[in-house]
Amino acid sequence: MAATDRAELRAFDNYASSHLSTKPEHLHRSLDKATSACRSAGLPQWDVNASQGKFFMLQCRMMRAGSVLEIGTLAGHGAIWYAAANPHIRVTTIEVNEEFAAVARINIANAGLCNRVELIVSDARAVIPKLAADIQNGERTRPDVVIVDLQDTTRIWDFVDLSIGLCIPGACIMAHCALRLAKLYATTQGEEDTRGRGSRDLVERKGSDNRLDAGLLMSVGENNYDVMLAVVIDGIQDG
Ligand SMILES: C[S@@+](CC[C@H](N)C(=O)[O-])C[C@H]1O[C@@H](n2cnc3c(N)ncnc32)[C@H](O)[C@@H]1O
Repeated sequence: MAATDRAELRAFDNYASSHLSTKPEHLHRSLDKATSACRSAGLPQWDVNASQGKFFMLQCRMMRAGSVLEIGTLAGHGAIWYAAANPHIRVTTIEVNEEFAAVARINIANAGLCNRVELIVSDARAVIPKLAADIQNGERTRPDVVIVDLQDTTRIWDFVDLSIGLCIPGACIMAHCALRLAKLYATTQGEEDTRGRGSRDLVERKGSDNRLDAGLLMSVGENNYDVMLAVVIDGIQDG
């Protein structure tokens, strides 16, 4: 995408969020502070922007979610957004990188959310089976919403697949940034190969999985081309 196109899209995102994502003020103060901390610490700029964060928050609210699982915390922007969906919602967020998690922990504390946002620092592939055991033991509730937000889409299906076992029927799994459509996004042949393969794997394995129903939403904005796959775990019997 040309730099001028990107600047125009950023201006559009800023215009929209300056009208649509302004309240409550304390939420936006916390998010702005989180962004400053993220930039000062030199973290990669993979954080969700205001339009995406607001969309996820509204999704949690529409689902009347009591419990949200996020895979890929970075600096905690998403977790802060989901926690704003309602005052009782609980968020579990998993981050593999200790340096990123240290920034997220401070951002979550600054937002006053330590009692509702649990940050687990480890590889999600190791954590999810432990969450499943906690659920079995009655120590944890099943998530109604899962957000898979990983910068590397190579094995994205594995995370969606693992999450399905945790969820309530009718839960929604959103695989955000999951599908960098190879030809649109790839900058190198190697990247096209691995990302493209991961993306196709997700779409095709979902497509042949009778437990799920899914839709694909493409967007373009501040974060370049983005794609989101919303997967609903089928809780409705046919007929
Ligand atoms: C796109 S960023 C997440 C952005 C974040 N959700 C937000 O709201 O701003 C992806 C994050 O996933 C983390 N990650 C990558 N692989 C992971 C894994 N196997 N388990 C847990 N976290 C992982 C990365 O370290 C990175 O911080």
